[in-house]
Amino acid sequence: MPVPTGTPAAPLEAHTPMIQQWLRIKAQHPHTLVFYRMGDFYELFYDDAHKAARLLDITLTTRGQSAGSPVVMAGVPVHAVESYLARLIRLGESVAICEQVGEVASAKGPVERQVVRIVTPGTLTDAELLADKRDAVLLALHVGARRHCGLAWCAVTEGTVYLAECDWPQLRGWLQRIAPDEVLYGGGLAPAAEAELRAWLAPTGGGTAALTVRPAWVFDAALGERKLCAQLHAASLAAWDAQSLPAAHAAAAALLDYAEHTQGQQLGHLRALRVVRPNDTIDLPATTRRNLELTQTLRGEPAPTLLSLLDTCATGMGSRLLRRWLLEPPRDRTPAQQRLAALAVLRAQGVEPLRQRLRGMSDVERLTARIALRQVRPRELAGLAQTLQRAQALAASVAELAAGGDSTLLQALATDLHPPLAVADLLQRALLPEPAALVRDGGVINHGYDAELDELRALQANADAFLLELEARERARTGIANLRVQYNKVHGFYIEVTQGQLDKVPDDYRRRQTLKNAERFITPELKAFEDKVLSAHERALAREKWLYERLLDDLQPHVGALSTLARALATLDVLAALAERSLTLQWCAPQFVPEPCIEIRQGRHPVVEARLQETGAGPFIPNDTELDARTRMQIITGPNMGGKSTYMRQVALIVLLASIGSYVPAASCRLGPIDAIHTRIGAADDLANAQSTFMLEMTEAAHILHHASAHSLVLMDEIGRGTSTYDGLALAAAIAAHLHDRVRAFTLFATHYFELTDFPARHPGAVNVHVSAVEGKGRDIVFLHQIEPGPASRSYGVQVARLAGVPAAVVQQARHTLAQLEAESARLQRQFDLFETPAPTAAAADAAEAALDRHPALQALAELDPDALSPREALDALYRLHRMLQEG
Ligand SMILES: Nc1ncnc2c1ncn2[C@@H]1O[C@H](COP(=O)(O)OP(=O)(O)OP(=O)(O)O)[C@@H](O)[C@H]1O
Repeated sequence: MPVPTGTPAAPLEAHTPMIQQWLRIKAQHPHTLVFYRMGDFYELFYDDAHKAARLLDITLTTRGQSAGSPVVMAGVPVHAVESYLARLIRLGESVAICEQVGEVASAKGPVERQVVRIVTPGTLTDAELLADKRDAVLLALHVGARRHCGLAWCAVTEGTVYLAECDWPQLRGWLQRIAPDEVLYGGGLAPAAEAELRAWLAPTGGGTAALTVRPAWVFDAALGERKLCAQLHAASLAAWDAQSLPAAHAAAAALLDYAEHTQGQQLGHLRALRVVRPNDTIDLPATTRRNLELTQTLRGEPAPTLLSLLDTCATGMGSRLLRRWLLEPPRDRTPAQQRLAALAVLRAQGVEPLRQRLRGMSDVERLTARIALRQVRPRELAGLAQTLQRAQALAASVAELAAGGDSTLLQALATDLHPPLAVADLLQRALLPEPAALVRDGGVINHGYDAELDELRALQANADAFLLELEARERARTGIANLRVQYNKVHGFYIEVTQGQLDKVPDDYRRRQTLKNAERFITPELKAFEDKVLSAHERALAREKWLYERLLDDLQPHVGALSTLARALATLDVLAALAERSLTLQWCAPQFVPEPCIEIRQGRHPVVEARLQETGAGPFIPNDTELDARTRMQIITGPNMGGKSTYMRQVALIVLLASIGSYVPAASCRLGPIDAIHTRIGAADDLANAQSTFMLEMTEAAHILHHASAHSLVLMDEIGRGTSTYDGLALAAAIAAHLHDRVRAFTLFATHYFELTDFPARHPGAVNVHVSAVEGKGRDIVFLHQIEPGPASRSYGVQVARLAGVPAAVVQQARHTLAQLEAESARLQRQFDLFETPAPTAAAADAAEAALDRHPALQALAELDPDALSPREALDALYRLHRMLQEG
């Protein structure tokens, strides 16, 4: 029988009490799957059940009836809930976790239940659901008057709220850079804008961002400003230069409201604010991030990339910070200079002991967030306790390092690294060294922390000892030598006194039972003991839970100090990793200069070099680069596989590495101001957007021509390849000219159009360089991978084809055709001028033509055949022409 869909259309009262409760909860979370706790399962009902069954491949069943129809349900076991949640979140779903909060015994009808937390793609905090090296990012978007946009975003596990404002056309770039996991927007967004937003978000980073609509009224600028001030414990946002960003404030209101809504409480740990202004960071458009394989390979894998090569961080928080540094290099050189100074000290004084200390430390950043959200587990806190202890030792050694070197950054870190000792002490006292995984199982709180818990535990463990001790005490007190403390199931605990001794029984003994030759008594102390021991287990568990909650309360005031420590640890971890990399990979410190230049000696592509080393495929050939105010463009030619792309990328990677304050793979590097790295590389079809290769190529080129400046680095690889030869050549020439004359960006322009090697002759800011190759024995090509001045002499395409295993007959045929084509082209050469500036108007062109018609000197000049003249005849011709001109 098919399982019915939908919820039975019946009044609420017609349903069973439990389904009524569920319906009430569901009404508050219409777009969220409700996981409704029933014993050891989370159950989903009706349409939620259908959806979950489909997405999770779990069994759909019906059980009993409500409102005259079968109740459709599907369930997941509580112990395996994390893996089901992970799958749903990956699919962009949100889940409301609904727990039993009432007492089972005392409740009439179903036990009271409440949604305690909503798990959404952008608000993940569970260690099990998050990748170590990346945070889930939640972004709120406010679209205001004239489509001015306010953005507010955060990782709930990080502690910083970011704000930005932009106009609608720039929004796409922002979304690509931020790569949010979930985007909140107001219900009032126009359908066209909403469609555009969906299209933009579809292909971000590793997956698709979930889109969540929030009521328009939560995007309230005044409320947002108030909420931000409250988070930051500040009276105004002026200190963050964030006071006059109403659109971003409106977004922040929605962001914080949603974060609180999903976590079921305030987010005390969000205490830092950063306004991101486009001019603060070096622009790395999404294409650049992709083409340079910064955090993902072109195939979308995490390695080998620049990040995977750099990331030898000891902690997850270090890895995440390194990723942020890499993707947000500041234009202002001060932070990079401070980091470089710190690296110099670390390199000189030995970085390994420091890294040893960092290894195995907890992810204090995430733990701090989980403490603030009251989600932290006992074992995580035990790990934190150990980490805090180790941080203290670390702080001492960093202080020592800082004292011995000249680095303000290390000095600041040495101060910030001091762990809140009160927390370390509290955790050590409060928690068992190896606590149970979950509080509800007990075995979490330390001995000696709470007298009541100790007693309850002692009661369980040492009931016999207590009874013996009581017996001895009572014997001494009463003088009754044969007094016995005993227990039976019917009467519980009692003190038994034989008939002959009854006169010695004290007043506080109450008779419990009379036997033939003895009386049994109870005392207030024994009664209390009995009450305690009989329920000791349950009460110990309840006490532990209560104590754990109090422990979380006691930790809240330290959240700020823990965040500071987390930031310091993460920074130190990144610096230590960069120092280690610079030593291991033999990199050098870049030098920043105010004048425009990119001057690299013996530069290498770090990732290609590492791969060559791994595979034993020979050494990497270093290359120099020299660009300055006068020489701003290199036209790069040479055979396929010769190393053009590698060379261009290596320049961009070295510029980026220097800008984040890392050492660089070169012998030396001088670098002037840089505002962006633009790249147009490769011909990967953007199938997702149904754009043709050529359309994509031109879209990217257009973006660069509009956005690059004289301080940008532009890589253009084989532009024009996607269309016919003449089209492509004409476009490549025009684009190169625009970059050279107007934009004046530092440009590396690799091309397979040999015609472009004439470009520098007419454009003083451009030079020809080529990657060298020679034809070895047996006509095989040998790539030297060396960048040399001047244009390439030939392209070696046929030789590369041969190397690639193209059949000999085909290669032979190609050689033959090539020879013919080359002869033909030599004949035709110089018949047109590729770089001629177009005639300003048709009228002017006509006038020029008319002048040609009119003047006899021009007529005579046109009729000359220079190839047919001897030098003497040529000189004569020149005099003749000159005379004709003078004679008019
Ligand atoms: N400087 C170098 N030293 C050693 N090997 C190199 C160097 N540069 C490039 N290579 C090797 O040559 C291969 C091809 O390089 P690259 O892709 O840069 O060539 P290309 O000229 O851009 O070719 P195509 O035009 O076909 O894209 C690289 O994968 C690398 O293994």
